[in-house]
Amino acid sequence: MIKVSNVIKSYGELNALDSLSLEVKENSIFGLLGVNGAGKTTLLSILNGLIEIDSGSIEIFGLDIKKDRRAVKEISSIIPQHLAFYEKLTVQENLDFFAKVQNASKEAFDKAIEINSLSSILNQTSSTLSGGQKRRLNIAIGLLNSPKIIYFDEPTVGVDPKNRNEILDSIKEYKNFGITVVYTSHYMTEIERICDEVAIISKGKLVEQDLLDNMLTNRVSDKVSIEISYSKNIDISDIILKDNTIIETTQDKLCFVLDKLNKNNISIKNIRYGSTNLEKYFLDISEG
Ligand SMILES: Nc1ncnc2c1ncn2[C@@H]1O[C@H](COP(=O)(O)OP(=O)(O)OP(=O)(O)O)[C@@H](O)[C@H]1O
Repeated sequence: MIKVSNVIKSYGELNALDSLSLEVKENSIFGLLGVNGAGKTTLLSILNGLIEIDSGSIEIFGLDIKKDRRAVKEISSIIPQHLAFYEKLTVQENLDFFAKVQNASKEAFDKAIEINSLSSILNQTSSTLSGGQKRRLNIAIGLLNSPKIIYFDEPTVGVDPKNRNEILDSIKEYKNFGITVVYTSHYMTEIERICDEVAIISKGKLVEQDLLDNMLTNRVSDKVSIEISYSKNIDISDIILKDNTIIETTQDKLCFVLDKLNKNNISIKNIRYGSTNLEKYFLDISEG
């Protein structure tokens, strides 16, 4: 388990992490959500032992981040936002180089190639790879040290939907290899697709941590959205209508709205209670 307790990290006057506490379960896929500047990259860098904390404590699989920084680095890997390999080398040459630096085992080497479907492009010069293939090479390099935990810092930026899906599918597989994943992305649909649990952070503080299923289904919200068939010439002027087909209201006004629709012979296609996806949930939380 990763246990972050009351961590403070300041840059001058700014608390990038402000008494942050959260927990990541072993062998899970954990999503970290937050707007720009919330502190996600700072947290990932700290968890990887790349930067030090000012106060608080962090335990990673029984290791203390302050006392056992070297051991923490050995079991962790971070896949950065930027591409971190040599464009002029082939895929094979890049993998050989980084495998040597990290003293990778043959098993880890073969697994990195297999999981990221690189075997057919091993002899290709890295600069000529597609955006998705470059991302997969970036991820493969991160797997060479056989990490127990992998941190992904927005790994699909600039990747087309097909390749993005392939990358997400491969990340889901990591659980079968006993790897714990911490994943940050601006694309909430990605987090919704692969994560078991999600933490929302804002201004360096934890806003909420819960199982994704709970966030999507057990949300106590009085909001109701009603999808209707579009029709012209109806008097619904005091009902808020979005995109001509969605009425957003609250539960206390539901009877009034349904009555109005009935009187106007407007058919209802769907009614949704509470939050229906992570993006909406996130916005609800952010609005307070
Ligand atoms: N080395 C640094 N020196 C000064 N301020 C920093 C430094 N690194 C981060 N910050 C500040 O700390 C805050 C948190 O930054 P961080 O990069 O962790 O956020 P983030 O959630 O990863 O944002 P993004 O989604 O834009 O990458 C920001 O206000 C940022 O400007």
